[in-house]
Amino acid sequence: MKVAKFGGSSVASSEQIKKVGSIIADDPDRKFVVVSAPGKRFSDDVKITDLLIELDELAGESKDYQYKITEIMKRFSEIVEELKVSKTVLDDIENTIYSTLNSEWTGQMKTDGLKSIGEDSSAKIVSEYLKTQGLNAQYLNPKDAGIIVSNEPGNAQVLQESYAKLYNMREKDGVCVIPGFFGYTNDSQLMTFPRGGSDITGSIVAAGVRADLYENFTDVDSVYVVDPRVIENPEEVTKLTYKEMRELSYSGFGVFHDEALMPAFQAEIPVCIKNTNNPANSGTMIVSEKDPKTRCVVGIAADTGFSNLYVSKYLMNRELGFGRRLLQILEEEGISFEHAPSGIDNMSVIIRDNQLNAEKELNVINRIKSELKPETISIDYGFAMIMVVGEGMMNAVGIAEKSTAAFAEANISIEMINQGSSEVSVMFGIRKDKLNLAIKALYNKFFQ
Ligand SMILES: Nc1ncnc2c1ncn2[C@@H]1O[C@H](COP(=O)(O)OP(=O)(O)O)[C@@H](O)[C@H]1O
Ligand SMILES: N[C@@H](CC(=O)OP(=O)(O)O)C(=O)O
Repeated sequence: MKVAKFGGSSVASSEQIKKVGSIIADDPDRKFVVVSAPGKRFSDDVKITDLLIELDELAGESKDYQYKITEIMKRFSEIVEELKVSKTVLDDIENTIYSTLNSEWTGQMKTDGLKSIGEDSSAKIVSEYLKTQGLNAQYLNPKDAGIIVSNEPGNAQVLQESYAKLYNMREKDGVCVIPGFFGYTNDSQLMTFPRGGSDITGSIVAAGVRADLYENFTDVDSVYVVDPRVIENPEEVTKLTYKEMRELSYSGFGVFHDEALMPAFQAEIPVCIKNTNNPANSGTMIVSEKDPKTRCVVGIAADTGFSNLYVSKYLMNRELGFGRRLLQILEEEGISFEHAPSGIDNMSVIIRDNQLNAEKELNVINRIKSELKPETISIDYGFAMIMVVGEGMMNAVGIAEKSTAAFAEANISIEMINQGSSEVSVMFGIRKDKLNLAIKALYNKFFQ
């Protein structure tokens, strides 16, 4: 039994959904199908999820939103008409939009309700389409499937009790099409996962039904060693471990959500990344154990949008609790951090820009000044982080040396290195304008 998840690019148009239909019909083991909302059909296109977020914003500001509903319904109408499925699906989608807008839900609950409509509608359309192709298919709502989540709007996490409920879904007849991206709390409140979270649903379903394989269908032939938008035709990765993939996903590989690894990992379900446009290609397998035949370094991931909070104070090393108090100030201001490399008399805290705003920044600086009395304090923007990832790399000689040589040869100054105790990655902090140059330099060093 397999779980097949189809991302936004795989359900973006009727043409793509027909490919999804063939892939499902080709293998009777594909019993559970998880779908995203229609994504981009071309680079400047807008994802349905983003249109729904815009609708929520307009409604929240009491602005005219009718044109946004028209835009959303136009996308769905095109798909439904071209697939020749019953138009009752369209009425259902429109009614769901209006009933959510007019519901008693407020704030983030309403936002989540609207955001979920993309995936929900997609699942209804795909299940209807599969029926027209002679398959015994049914739409399965996440509540009926048993996906129970924490009460964290836009950031939900699955609750353990979901898995036993999902196991019972094995008994269902035919192909079950489940919308990705959302679940329900124990008191029936709809909550979405973080953005890109349909991958998480797929993994939860795979773990719950004890699938033999979780197939994640997207628009590339495999996971590549670097982002293919930065390096043309990079090397494909045929196999990597859950740990490696989590590290790469968290650090910038947009192809698979980092939070989607844990459910599959815990239930020991192998994951395969495959291409809807080229399903015959074997794709990338994600497994528990490192294959000794694979390279030590499996990938280079990178991301921008980081700031460096730098604090220095002479004899910081002798001031008991300095680091803890600094991090506690951040915690109390609701700011999470990524890395915290330190020296004898200084400490840097790397923070994602989306964690900061002018007010929080001012509070943090004032509090650190008054509570920790540093000599220097600054927040420096415009950082990028690059991760060189590979399980077992800490036992291999020369990885850091090879990386730093690549930076030196490309004349890029390294602002920060963090190896930590992780056995899977080494992180380099550089100025963001040098990012693509740095990725190319590392790619050439490790993979050319
Ligand atoms: N290292 C990588 N390997 C493969 N794809 C990557 C990598 N880094 C970023 N990507 C991007 O991830 C995209 C697929 O993810 P996403 O857009 O979320 O797909 P989906 O619509 O299937 O959910 C690819 O088109 C590719 O541009
Ligand atoms: N549609 C949601 C969830 C998702 O997983 O989408 P995609 O498969 O297009 O990454 C989003 O855009 O966040």
